[in-house]
Amino acid sequence: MADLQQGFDFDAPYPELAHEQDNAIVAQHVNPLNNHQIDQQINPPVSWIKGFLSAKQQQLLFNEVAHYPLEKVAIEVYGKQHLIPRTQAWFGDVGCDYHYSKLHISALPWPKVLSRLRLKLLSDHQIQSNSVLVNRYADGHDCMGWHSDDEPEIVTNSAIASVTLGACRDFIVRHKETQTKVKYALESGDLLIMHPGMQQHWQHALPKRLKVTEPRINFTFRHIIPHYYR
Ligand SMILES: O=C(O)CCC(=O)C(=O)O
Ligand SMILES: [Fe+2]
Repeated sequence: MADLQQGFDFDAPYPELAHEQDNAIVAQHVNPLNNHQIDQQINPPVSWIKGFLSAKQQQLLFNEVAHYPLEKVAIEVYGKQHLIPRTQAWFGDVGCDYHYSKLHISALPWPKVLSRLRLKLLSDHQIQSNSVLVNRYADGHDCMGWHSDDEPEIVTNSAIASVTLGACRDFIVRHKETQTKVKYALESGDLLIMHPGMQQHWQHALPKRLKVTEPRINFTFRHIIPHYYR
């Protein structure tokens, strides 16, 4: 397991190349240091680190996910109950429970590989987190609608780090006022850091992609205020 401590080639260039497609700007590479300092109306405050996890690290995580108690929960939308189009699990420190559409989900203790990934985010990218939402999209029919992760229990000005495993899917972000859209084709092993300002000014979604037949798993590491709803 010393594997997660290994160095990665963060010196590889991340040129900013963007072109129009499907009404969304396609972000090909994002400079992890500078992008979020540029005009935040045009450039979402994110860093995209491709190949954050090695093939071996992805495999370790993938094997562990097979044992997670992933569930399809029901949420209320306009007074009606709907099953979410994916399965999910929530892990975190004691008191770091999850509140979502009238649901209270207690944090499960950190599994071994997931806790190592949390440490790697801290050591490599100074991402502080005490909880993580795991979403599994069985295939391209599973999805997540437009939202911002702006719950009041999230620590002000904290970053949210998103790690992807499995199938490549488009992750789309949209500016709340200008409606500018940017598309990131996230691949297995990629890390996308959503910096402060992102949830305030932008929404994000994972649209259906009916041609995708393989599962995708996503981990969003969050820093929340413990015992917020006590
Ligand atoms: O699966 C993804 O990439 C997005 C997940 C997400 O937005 C969330 O968990 O809040
Ligand atoms: Fe989100």
